[in-house]
This record gives sequence, structure tokens and C-alpha cells, in this order.
Amino acid sequence: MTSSDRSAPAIDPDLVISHKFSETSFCYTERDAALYALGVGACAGDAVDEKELNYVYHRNGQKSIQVLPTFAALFPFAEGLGLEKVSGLQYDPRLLLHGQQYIEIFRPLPSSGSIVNKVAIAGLHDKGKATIIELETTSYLKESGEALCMNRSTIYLRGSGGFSSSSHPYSYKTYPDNQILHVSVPKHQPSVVYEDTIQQSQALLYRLSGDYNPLHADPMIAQAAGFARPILHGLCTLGFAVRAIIKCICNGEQTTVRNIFGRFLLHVYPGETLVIEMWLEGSRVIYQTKVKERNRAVLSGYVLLKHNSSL
Ligand SMILES: CCCCCCC[C@@H](O)CC(=O)SCCNC(=O)CCNC(=O)[C@H](O)C(C)(C)COP(=O)(O)OP(=O)(O)OC[C@H]1O[C@@H](n2cnc3c(N)ncnc32)[C@H](O)[C@@H]1OP(=O)(O)O
Repeated sequence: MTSSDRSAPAIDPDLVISHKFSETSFCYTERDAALYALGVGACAGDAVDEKELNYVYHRNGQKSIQVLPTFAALFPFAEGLGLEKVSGLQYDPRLLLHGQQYIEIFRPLPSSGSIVNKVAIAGLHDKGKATIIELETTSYLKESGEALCMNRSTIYLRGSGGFSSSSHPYSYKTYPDNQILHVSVPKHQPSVVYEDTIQQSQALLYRLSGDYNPLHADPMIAQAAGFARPILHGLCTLGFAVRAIIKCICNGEQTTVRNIFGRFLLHVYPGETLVIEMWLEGSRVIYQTKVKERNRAVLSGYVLLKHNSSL
């Protein structure tokens, strides 16, 4: 939005929520799954890590490489997010941040596949200084038509709120309140703490998996967005956290993961150290990721497992 547009209402909620997206397609191979695994730090600390080598290599003659469940979060990027096509939604793309991600895995992700995505607007909220829009993408295997996973992405559009016509802030959503559980980080000591380093080149590597937002690569764009330098993709931070949970709590068995939720609390700079704290509560792992150098929480959420895991 340019400064001359500022008097025009930036968001027309009725137009936005009536938008219909076209179906999109996403095809991937084992190479894409392996590149993604490297992008979220698999084998970065140990190239022969016995719980991670199978994400990037046919270890012990295994027929196909294993796919991390967070790979599913790439499917919505099939043909770009498509927000620019939504009538009635004006915002400054440089100020867009990823707020939350919720993923349901219906069946283990194959090591390669052709996917069809059905996309819908699942939420629109006026936060005054910002607008939140939620996109829900259900992904199906093209050949069989079986549902594979669902992603709900919460996108935080800074500087674009204030469009409500009444004194009550506009809020619309299509899913039940109890589907996303509010996460309170426990006060007691975590069951496990895992530390990982984000390489300086991490965002440059991660972007090759399909999110080419220049915020993560271009210093000028990052500065215009209010950051000292390019920041890490939220989904990369989430990928690090879930990989750590699979490694530390699920004994490396990635098919144990059923649902994933994460809220991005603060940006991460490549080169920083992540400290991932995990609390195992029955079949739910609550986690919080902090940046060690700034001692700030950057992500919190939960992972729902198919069964209770023991440490
Ligand atoms: C298909 C995939 C689609 C996704 C595309 C993504 C493309 C990517 O390339 C982009 C990225 O990866 S960006 C990097 C990852 N994200 C971040 O770094 C953001 C980190 N979070 C922040 O900076 C702040 O929390 C911030 C700025 C988000 C909010 O901070 P404040 O402005 O201080 O907000 P606050 O005053 O605390 O709250 C205002 C209202 O907003 C709600 N809220 C806050 N943080 C939220 C968040 N992270 N997600 C969702 N809602 C959030 C608050 O609850 C509050 O609402 P209410 O008043 O009703 O309680």
C-alpha cells in the first residue's frame, strides 16, 4: 500500500472472506524431502547421526528416505500464497509476518508425491494495528484422492488493521475454538532440553524448499521490515523444534507425530542458538524455543503424538 492509498479502507472483510481460491498442485521428489531436512538442520551437528541420516540417505538399504512431518508445511507454498489475488485485501507485503502454524497429519508423508491443495480462508481478525488472516490448506494425494494433511497458517499483516465498522473488533473464523489448544508453558523443569545452532546460511538454504520471501535473504528488504538483517523463516524454526522432539522424545520415529502447533513469538536471526525445552504430558509434548544469545522465547506450541512416548 502506498502512502497515497492510506485514506482508502485497506481491508473489505466481506470481500475477503468470500474469496475462492483455485486448487493448486505440488509435486515433490526424495531430493526435495532431503533438501528440506537439511534446511531444518538434520545431520548438521553429526553427518552420521543415527536418528537423522535416514532423512537424507537410504540408510542400511532402506527403500526410500524418511520424510519429516513438518515437510507438510511446504505444500501451501505450491504456487505462492495467492494472497495478492484476494479482493479487498490491501497490505504492505514487506510487513507480513508468520504468526502461527497448525498442522494435522492424516497419514505418513510419502518420500515423493503429487499433491492437490484445496485452500480456503479460515479466519480474518482486526487487531487494530494489524490484520490477521488465516489460510487453511487441505492436501490430497493426486492419484488416490486420499487426504494427507491439513495446514492452517496464521498470517500477521502489520500496519493494516482498523477496518472494523463497529466498536467491536471484527473477528471471523470457520473452525471450532477447541481445535487449537492454548499453550501455557509449564513452570516446572522441562523433561528434555536440546540445543541447536542456526547456521549463518540457514535461511538461504531453507528458502530453496519453496518460501522465497526476500525478508529472509535481502538486507534492504529486512531493514524496510524493521529488522537489523534478514530473519529466519518461522517454519524453519518450527522444523528445528519438531525435529528435536522427534529425536529426543520419539526415538527418531517421525511417523509418531499427529498434530503440530506453533506460535511465533519473536524473530530469529541466522547464526543464533536455539534452546528447545520440551515437557512430555501423556501423548502431548509442550515445547518452547528460546534464543540463547538474547534469552528470549521465539516459539511455543505443542506436538500431539499417536501414543504415549517414554523417555
Ligand atoms: C502458508 C504459510 C503462510 C505463512 C507465510 C509466511 C511467510 C514467511 O516467509 C514469513 C516468515 O516466516 S516471518 C518469520 C516468522 N515470524 C516471526 O518472526 C514473527 C514473530 N512474532 C512477532 O514478531 C510478534 O509476535 C508479532 C509482531 C507477530 C505480534 O507482536 P505484537 O504486534 O506486539 O502483538 P501483540 O500486541 O502482542 O498482540 C496483538 C494481537 O495479535 C495477537 N497476536 C500476537 N502475536 C501473534 C502471533 N504470533 N500469532 C497470532 N496472533 C498473534 C495477540 O493475541 C493480540 O490479539 P488480542 O489483542 O486479541 O489478544
